[in-house]
Amino acid sequence: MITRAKTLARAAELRGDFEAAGAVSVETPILQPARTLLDLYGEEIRARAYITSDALRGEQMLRPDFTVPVVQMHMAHGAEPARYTYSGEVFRRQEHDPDRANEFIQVGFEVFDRTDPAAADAEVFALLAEAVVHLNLRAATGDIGILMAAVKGLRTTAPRKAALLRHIWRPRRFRALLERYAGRVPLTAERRKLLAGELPLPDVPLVGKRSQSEIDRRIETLRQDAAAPPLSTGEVELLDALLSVRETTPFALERLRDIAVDLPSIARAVSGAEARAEALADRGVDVEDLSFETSFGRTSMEYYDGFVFGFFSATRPDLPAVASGGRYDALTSRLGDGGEIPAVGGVLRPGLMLELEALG
Ligand SMILES: N[C@@H](Cc1c[nH]c[nH+]1)C(=O)O
Repeated sequence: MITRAKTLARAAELRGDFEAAGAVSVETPILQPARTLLDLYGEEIRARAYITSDALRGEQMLRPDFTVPVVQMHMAHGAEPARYTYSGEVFRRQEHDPDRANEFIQVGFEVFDRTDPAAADAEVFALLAEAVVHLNLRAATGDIGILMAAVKGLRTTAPRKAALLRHIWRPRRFRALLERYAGRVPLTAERRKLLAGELPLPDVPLVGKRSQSEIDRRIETLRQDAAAPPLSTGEVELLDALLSVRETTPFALERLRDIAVDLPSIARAVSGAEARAEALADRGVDVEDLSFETSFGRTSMEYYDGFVFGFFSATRPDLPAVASGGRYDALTSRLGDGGEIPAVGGVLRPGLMLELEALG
C-alpha cells in the first residue's frame, strides 16, 4: 500500500538528490494570492484551482504548483544564477476522473541561469531522467518557442497573431482560427449580415455579461478581421507541416530545418533546439531515440515558452506524467518587476513513482 508517509519519505530522498546536484531547498506558502497569480497558469489550471476568500488578503488559492511562487521569490530577492529544489503538495480539483488525485506531492528542481539555456534545459531533463530511469518510462519532448516563433512570423494582422498565440494552448480552437483566417470557412449568412450592420439589435434589455460598448467593439474587431486578406495557402501548409512533426530528435530536427527554409521566423528557435540536442547528448541522453513532437505540451502550463518534456508510463498510459517540466523565460519578466532571467525546471511525482514500482 502506498501511504502518504512512504510518499513523503521518497520525496525527501529525491529532494536530497537535487540538493546534491547543487540546488538550495526552498519552501513556499500553501495559500497563494489567486487574483494576481491565477492568470499565469492558463485555463486548464484556472478551472481546477481551489479558491477561497479572505477578508484581508482577497481571494486565495491552494497552490496549484510551485513554479510560480518560486519564480516570485527568486525575482524578489534571489541571487543569480540559482538552483532551487522543493517538495510538498499541490492541489488541483478533478471534475471528470475520480481516480485522479486532487492533492499530490511534487518534488521539483528549478534553474535560473542566463549563461547557456541549452545546457540548462539538458541539465534539468537529464537529472529528472536519471531519477526515473528504473521505471522505463517513455519520454516526450517539444518546444513551445518554435510554435510561438512560427505564429509571430506569419504575414497577417497583429490581432490575428495575438489570437493564435493565445490559443496555442487550445489546439482545436487554434485549428478553427487557422481555418477561418485562411478563408476556408465560409461566413454564415447571419455573420455576414451582422458585419454589414444589417442585424438590427433587438430592442430588449441586455441580459448577458457584456455591455453594449463591449459588443460594439467585438463586432468592430470581427469586421476588421473579415476585411483582412486570408492567410496564404503556403503559410498554412507550412504551419500544418510544423504541427505534424513527430519523430525521433535527429529526424525531427532535419524536418524543422527544412521547414525553416520557407518559414525563416523559426530559424532561431530551431537552432536553439539543435543546441539543446547536443547538450542532451553531452549529458548522456540517448538523443537518437528521444521523441520530439512540435505539438507536445500544448495542453499544459501556459507559462511554458521553450523546451517542454514529460515522462509517461508505457504500461499505464492512463496515468499523468510521472515527471514533467519546461522552460518559462517570459514568466520571470511577468513576475520580475523590471527584471528577467531565463529559467527552466521540472517536477517528479513520488506517489506515482511508488505506484509504478509496486506494479513491478
Ligand atoms: N510546475 C510544473 C512543473 C514545472 C516545474 N518547473 C517547470 N515546470 C507543474 O506543476 O506541472
